[in-house]
Amino acid sequence: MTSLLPVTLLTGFLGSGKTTLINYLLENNHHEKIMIIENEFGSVNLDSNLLIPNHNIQVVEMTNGCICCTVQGELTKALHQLYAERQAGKLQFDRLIIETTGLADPAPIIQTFFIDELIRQTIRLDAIITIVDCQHILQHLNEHRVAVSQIGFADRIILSKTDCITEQQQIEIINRLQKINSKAAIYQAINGKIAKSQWLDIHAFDLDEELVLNKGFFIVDPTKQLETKFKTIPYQTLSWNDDICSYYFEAGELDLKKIGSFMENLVEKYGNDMLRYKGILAIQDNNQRLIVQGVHKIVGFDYGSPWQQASEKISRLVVISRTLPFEELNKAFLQTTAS
Ligand SMILES: Nc1nc2c(ncn2[C@@H]2O[C@H](COP(=O)(O)OP(=O)(O)OP(=O)(O)O)[C@@H](O)[C@H]2O)c(=O)[nH]1
Repeated sequence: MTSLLPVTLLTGFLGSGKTTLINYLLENNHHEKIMIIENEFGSVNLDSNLLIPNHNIQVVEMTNGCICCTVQGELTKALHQLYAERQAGKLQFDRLIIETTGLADPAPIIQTFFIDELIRQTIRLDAIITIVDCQHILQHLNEHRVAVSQIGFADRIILSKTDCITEQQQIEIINRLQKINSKAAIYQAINGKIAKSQWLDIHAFDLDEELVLNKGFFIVDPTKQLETKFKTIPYQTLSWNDDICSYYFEAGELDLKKIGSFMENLVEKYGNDMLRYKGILAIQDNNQRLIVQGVHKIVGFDYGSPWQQASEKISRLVVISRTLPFEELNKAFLQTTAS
């Protein structure tokens, strides 16, 4: 069997800079063959004409509508076909990037990777990358639910057009983004200029042990040092009119049975509203970290490396979700603490 094909889902509102980012990657990448699925809303796909011709890329266009509306059908079909042609040696490529229409809600697209059996066995969803157009993002967040949703799902956020705004505006934007999603690291790329290692193969869906809480120091300009001037997030972050925000739960050692049923209830009851969540949990009488992560109702659990010292055993869970009854849930979470 061939190795799992890494797939990156690139999202971001209309005109945010997705094609520009891909073009920069293609101009500076001569080692890998990249397959790109372009999805345009409407019957004419302009984007594939805008991509710079390069013999290392092949583009599949999907123009029969927005992939988020016909996802289980068209995207699955396209992925099956690519797999068959790769297996047959008709197509050769090392990775796949799916550029979504700027109006797409990523949820149904992400679910495709976990539902279809052949896709699960042959593809590795690497990460969801969201491009943010700094010139227009505040307006987009105020006016379009899908823009908020795109931020909520992001594993990594890349700010574009920071050359068009002031430093103060940039701080305001980052603070707002962090309130929606405190888990995604934030990078910036002017005209798509960013190293590919900063957005490809970041393994965001692995059950790994990193729980990045974006406390403001993840804005990276490749020409500057890391900066730390943004506000740190409080435990529960409510943003003014964004109904998606980050919730943070913290406790000591937990009882396995109790946390199991807490998670089950949480996902059962609120899974539809929970965009992304990840936790590293300390379980009583168990020296290994318990790692949980999910998208909506698709959850993964696994044991990770051992804790080195008893004092390290702190359980942390971050949930990016539409409004949750945080106080009630936090109380229930704390009640899972081992006695
Ligand atoms: N000043 C500036 N312009 C940028 C930057 N990134 C992208 N642009 C411009 O923004 C416009 C839209 O960029 P695209 O890359 O086409 O955006 P897109 O997300 O692919 O657009 P859609 O596919 O229509 O959703 C183009 O004119 C780009 O040149 C940036 O960092 N700074």
